Amino acid sequence: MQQTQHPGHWPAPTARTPVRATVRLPGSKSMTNRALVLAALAAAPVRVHAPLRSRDTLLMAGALRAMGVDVADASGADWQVTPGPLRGPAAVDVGNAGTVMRFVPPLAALASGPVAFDGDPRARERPIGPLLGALRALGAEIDDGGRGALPLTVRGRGALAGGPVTLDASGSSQLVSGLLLAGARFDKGVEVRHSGPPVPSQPHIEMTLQMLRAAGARVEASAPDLWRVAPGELRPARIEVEPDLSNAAPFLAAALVTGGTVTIPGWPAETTQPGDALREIFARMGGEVAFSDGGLTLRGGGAVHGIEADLHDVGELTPTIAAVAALADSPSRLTGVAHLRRHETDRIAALAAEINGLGGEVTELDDGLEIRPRPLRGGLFRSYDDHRLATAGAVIGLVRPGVAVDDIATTGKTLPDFPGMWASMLGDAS
Ligand SMILES: O=C(O)C1=C[C@@H](OP(=O)(O)O)[C@@H](O)[C@H](O)C1
Ligand SMILES: C=C(OP(=O)(O)O)C(=O)O
Repeated sequence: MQQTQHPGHWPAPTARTPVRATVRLPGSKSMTNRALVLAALAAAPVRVHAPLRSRDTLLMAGALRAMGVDVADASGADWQVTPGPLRGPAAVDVGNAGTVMRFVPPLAALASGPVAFDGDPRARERPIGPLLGALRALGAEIDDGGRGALPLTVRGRGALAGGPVTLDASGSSQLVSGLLLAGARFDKGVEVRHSGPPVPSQPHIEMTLQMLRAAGARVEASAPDLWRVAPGELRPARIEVEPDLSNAAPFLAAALVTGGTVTIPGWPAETTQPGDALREIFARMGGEVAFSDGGLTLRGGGAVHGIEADLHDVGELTPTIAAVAALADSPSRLTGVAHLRRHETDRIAALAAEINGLGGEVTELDDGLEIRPRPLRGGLFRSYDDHRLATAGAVIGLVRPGVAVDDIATTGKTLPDFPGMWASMLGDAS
């Protein structure tokens, strides 16, 4: 394993030979946190099978427990969720989890008593204002000191009128998902209309609709930017969580950039997860992708090509794609992701700064990145407390000796043991 000159930082291991591995991924963050919310609103206990246990999902479980929901460990690392009347007073730490800060306030509006929300400093800068406006229009009382941001208190009164509401969700699809997930429990259900520039991350809205339907909700999405959830009971009984395909990105990228082979078992044949787009994106960048009984396999062909891609629908894949693009044999142009500037960090600025810090030539666009591959050198790759920046640094480090990531522990937001998984993937190759 290559060591670096940055004590205290994680020396990204270099692959001496092509990576050959099977990587079993933990559950999807997005599905786990939707499952927990739907279970908390259900009419009977719910088994959540194969959930992700990471910072974001433990924060969600903690938020629900604080409001009176029992989230208990069950056999096989499942969670058994026993809903109860939602209640305050309660305090919710959202950390830097977009799903917690946008999915839980609508539940708090249904609680009897005040629920206070705060989180990491960055969480106070992430968009939530349109959700607060929508909840007020649906009958909720919220104290946010006029900031339209965290910290805030939702003064629940045990029920919410619900009905039609319009908001601008161009900042985050989670503003829509949050209203829809709780909508079946509003007295009149909810009719959400988006008005503004296009909503990003459509697959995540589709995931919300599909999981609501599976839980027994009556859902309508027959026109663009308009979604309806009828009032009614939720009875999901059991929710299966798929492997996290967005977290497959750095592992598949490892096969691509080292000319190796990585298999991800349990890759669903059909899914709403945006990570499924990696099959096409990495094929365009030079990988050979195939399903087999063992799962999905990506075989690197040696050459890595640049790509022009609008990533509006799959924004959370951008950091890994940018890392691969920086190692390609031709330039790339990644667009449609202005909203990434208000993710865990300003991902557009951070990716440009860190790749350029290693000798790259990356230009920021308003809504993306232009990446001209240059011979990269070792050096410090800062993560900005962003799990996907940290794993992007790890990908570059596989093929450029001497890269160090400053805070690899930040990967715990969505992966409980990234360094261990990375070391196992490398095996004898490091
Ligand atoms: O609903 C979800 O689970 C998510 C939606 C997306 O958010 P944005 O629409 O804010 O990008 C995505 O980036 C995030 O990682 C997870
Ligand atoms: C944007 C992300 O997370 P969050 O759920 O905090 O928005 C992400 O995981 O890439």
